[in-house]
Amino acid sequence: MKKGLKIAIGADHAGFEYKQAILGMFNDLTFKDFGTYSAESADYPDFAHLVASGVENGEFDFGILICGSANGVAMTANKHQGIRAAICWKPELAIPARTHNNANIICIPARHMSIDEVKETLITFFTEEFEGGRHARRVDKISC
Ligand SMILES: O=C(CO)[C@H](O)[C@H](O)[C@H](O)COP(=O)(O)O
Repeated sequence: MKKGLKIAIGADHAGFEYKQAILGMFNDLTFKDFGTYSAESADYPDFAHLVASGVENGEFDFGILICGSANGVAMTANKHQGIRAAICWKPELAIPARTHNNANIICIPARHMSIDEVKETLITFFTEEFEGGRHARRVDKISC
């Protein structure tokens, strides 16, 4: 896994516990926690927009967003220009998310993964590199 990456992280109530666990999981990454800060019911767009803005403006290398299904945070983050948010629930999906899609935010469905699966998936995401070539042509066509 690459060291020293700056990561923006956010979650709603469904992802709160896993966010806290992730914050204590990786000594080689630098995190900024955009909330939520308790398990009380919260609205996922509030955190997804903050994380996406931080990645979009270049302050962070990558983002991690967590909600129950990952759909809501991914939909929100992908409204931002320059954001490619990918839902990954196993390492096999994190590989093409990085190598083919150059994803810059990983979206984790907390209610459908164990914390061990989350850890393995994040390690893969932060290890793999964008391959460029034909994939760069396709990624360039995403924006409208
Ligand atoms: O998965 C989500 C959005 O895609 C959210 O995390 C919510 O958990 C989901 O919408 C369920 O909401 P609830 O208030 O926890 O019932």
